[in-house]
Amino acid sequence: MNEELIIGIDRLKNPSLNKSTAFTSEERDKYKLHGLLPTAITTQDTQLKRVLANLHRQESNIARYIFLNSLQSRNERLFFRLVSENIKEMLPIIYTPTVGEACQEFAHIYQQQKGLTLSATNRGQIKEVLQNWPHKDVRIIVVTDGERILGLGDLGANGMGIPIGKLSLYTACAGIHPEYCMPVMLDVGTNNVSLREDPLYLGLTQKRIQGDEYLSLVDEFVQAVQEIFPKALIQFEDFLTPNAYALLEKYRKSILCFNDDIQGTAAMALSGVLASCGITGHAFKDLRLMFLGAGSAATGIGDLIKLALVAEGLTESEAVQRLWFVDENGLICKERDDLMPHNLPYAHEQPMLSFIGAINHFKPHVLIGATGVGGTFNSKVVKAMCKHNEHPVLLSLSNPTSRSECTAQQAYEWSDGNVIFASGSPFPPVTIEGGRRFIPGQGNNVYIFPGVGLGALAGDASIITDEMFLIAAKTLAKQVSKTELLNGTIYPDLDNILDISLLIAEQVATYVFEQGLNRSPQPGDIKKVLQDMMYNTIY
Ligand SMILES: NC(=O)C1=CN([C@@H]2O[C@H](COP(=O)(O)OP(=O)(O)OC[C@H]3O[C@@H](n4cnc5c(N)ncnc54)[C@H](OP(=O)(O)O)[C@@H]3O)[C@@H](O)[C@H]2O)C=CC1
Ligand SMILES: CC(=O)C(=O)O
Ligand SMILES: [Mg+2]
Repeated sequence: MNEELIIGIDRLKNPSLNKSTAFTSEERDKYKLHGLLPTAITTQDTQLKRVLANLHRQESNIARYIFLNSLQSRNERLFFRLVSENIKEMLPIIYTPTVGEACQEFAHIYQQQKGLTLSATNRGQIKEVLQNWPHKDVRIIVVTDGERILGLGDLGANGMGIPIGKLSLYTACAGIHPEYCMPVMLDVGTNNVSLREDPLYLGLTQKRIQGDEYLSLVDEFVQAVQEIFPKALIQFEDFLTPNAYALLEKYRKSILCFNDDIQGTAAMALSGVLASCGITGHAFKDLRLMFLGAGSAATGIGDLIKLALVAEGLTESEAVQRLWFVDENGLICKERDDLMPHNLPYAHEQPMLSFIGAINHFKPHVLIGATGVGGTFNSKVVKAMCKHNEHPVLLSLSNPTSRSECTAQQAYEWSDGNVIFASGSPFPPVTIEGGRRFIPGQGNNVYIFPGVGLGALAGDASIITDEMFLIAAKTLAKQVSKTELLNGTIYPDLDNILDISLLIAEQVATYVFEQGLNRSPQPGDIKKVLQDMMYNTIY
């Protein structure tokens, strides 16, 4: 429908067209808005001040989340301007850690549908349901089935908060127009009994469907997307690790898709490791790395680091010798018979060791936590890392904050300020005994997926490859300034996230054209294509 024909109350109720009190006198004439708004005509700047002040009136993060959620439903451009101009303040509300709480409370704070719900009861009709979506040119889909929401486990249909949040970041951090974005919840039931028994729960109150029944439903969705939204990139998010790998392997070579927890996370972690070499003076190709946790996040990182080491001239088996994994049962090694397929390449010929035993045996330079279990880096762990390194690198990646392997305060205190630290969810600056102050970085895939998605979109890519994540990691690492490195920070300032995403997108799109992965003709100037695509939040 021609947007100019949307008038009166319908214009005010349309979040993408609504300017509320900023509608000018001429617009009020044209769109028949007189009487439907107060007399004063305000600027968007004044509106920004008002919403920010009202946000600050809210007394808890979940109240701030609900406030922002309502703003997004009322006035999209104001919401995205508020978020992108105050990204460091807004990220912890619309994303981790508060988005975790919002998912846990999803059914209790629900106000209005955002995103598309596809339920197991829609089998056979997924195409028709996709056609109910109000926008016809979808380019980015973030889909979850809610089974591994951050480190919070199976949250069933409540997991919808994650695709909504990730897609808000596509707009706020990479300028992708909200109409290109479609959050999807594949509601296949939940094995979380307390949710099934919650009278307010909004999903299917049955156990999860599994096996072929599950895979064929996902397949119906993926194939329907190819038909209804043929240009759309599918980002798989927060699937349980075995499904995450199974779906990625099934579709990565033929469908435009990636798994953010495996591949996006990997690029973010690799970038941090590369940047850390600028502080420690180690050569990347000489590093030894250990992981606590051996799920999709940890092995995804391992796989990309292996690729990066091979690109530095190591053989694949030499690269594997640099990567050691420990899970709840101890070291991933050949003698174990309980390993999942994605662990097998990293099972070393080595007798079983405990976590601390493995640190002391292997003496890693870098320790990466992706367990989903808070407190698993205790003082003994941090001190063991310090015994072997002047400046150990510690990435405590689990989300939300309650699941972080350690806090920033603990990491700096236990290491006497010597650790190079970043965490998946943000921690405030830390001052340790003696008055030394540290600003911990945030090691989160938000640095990667918006740029990679935008690059794939600008290049009209047919598939996403691991090389794109390697490119994204290297581009991101170069954005850390000398001053940041001197301060022990290995991720660039989040205030620069839009520029960073644009740089990543440019590199990814360039690669797409170089490799002939583009589905449309190559434009003359990629930078201009990206600039022209930028969503304008200002009215
Ligand atoms: N910062 C970021 O950008 C990202 C962070 N993450 C976070 O990573 C975490 C893990 O995600 P994912 O890999 O998908 O989850 P998984 O559940 O697949 O993996 C968790 C791994 O940790 C192991 N583990 C559990 N408890 C312990 C313990 N006490 N000691 C040692 N190992 C343990 C598990 O072993 P076992 O199987 O034996 O239980 C498993 O190998 C989540 O919290 C998620 O939020 C994920 C993506 C991005
Ligand atoms: C950040 C993210 O993707 C996760 O914790 O799952
Ligand atoms: Mg995730």
